[in-house]
Amino acid sequence: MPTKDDVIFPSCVNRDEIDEVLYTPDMIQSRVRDLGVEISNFYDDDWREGEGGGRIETPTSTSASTNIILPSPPPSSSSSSRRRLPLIVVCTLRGAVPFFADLVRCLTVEAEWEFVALSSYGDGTDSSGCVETLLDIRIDVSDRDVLIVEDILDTGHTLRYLIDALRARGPNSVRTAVLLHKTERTIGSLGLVPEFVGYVIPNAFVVGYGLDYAQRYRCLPWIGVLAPWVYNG
Ligand SMILES: O=P(O)(O)OC[C@H]1O[C@H](OP(=O)(O)OP(=O)(O)O)[C@H](O)[C@@H]1O
Ligand code: HPA
Repeated sequence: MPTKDDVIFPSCVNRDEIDEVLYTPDMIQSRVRDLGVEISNFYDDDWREGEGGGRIETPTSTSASTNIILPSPPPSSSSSSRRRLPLIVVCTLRGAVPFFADLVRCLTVEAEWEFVALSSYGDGTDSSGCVETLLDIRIDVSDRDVLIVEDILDTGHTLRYLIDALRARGPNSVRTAVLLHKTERTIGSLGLVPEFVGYVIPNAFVVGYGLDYAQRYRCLPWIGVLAPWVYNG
């Protein structure tokens, strides 16, 4: 477990505002790189399987009557072709920006970037439960593979709302990569099981690497637990 001495405090943040450091910049970069590999391998395999079953990849075919090898017809299965369109990677503004920026540079599958802005926390430390779309994606996701990139899965209200909103538009798949999962706080009845998770964290309000309290602390390159006196006054 890192200590406060393992990270640099910028002049805008006092050491006593942070109770403990959870992840240093090096730890985060290494975990994000691993996630990039895991996600890329997953989609590589998924798309390869999708192309199987003779839909696209049969190089030659045999005429039953003449036994002559004929060239296979050009791929015409629209569903197979569609599966090969780039992955749509959706960044949830604003907190996920650093994670998204680092993760997309570790992906080896072709990907398009989209951005949504959702808000439910305002300037507090608890979800209002009422999620608002402040900015929507611009692309048609029907029949496409979509990967949502979130900084944190806490109660789950935000992710449930976004997954449902995207699914309603007829994508081929919607999956989720979250850097942090506060499992103890996630509401079970929302039925959320993120496919890719960076770290499972305890029930504490965390800041840094994009995560804020009242818009502060996003710029920290590490992640730490905010001292409760900061938000309790
Ligand atoms: O699981 P939940 O309890 O819904 O919390 C998770 C959401 O809360 C934060 O967003 P916030 O509304 O604070 O907006 P921000 O990303 O602009 O900081 C965070 O970035 C997640 O999107
Ligand atoms: O622990 C948190 N920190 C910052 N933003 C958040 N949004 C949900 N949970 C958190």
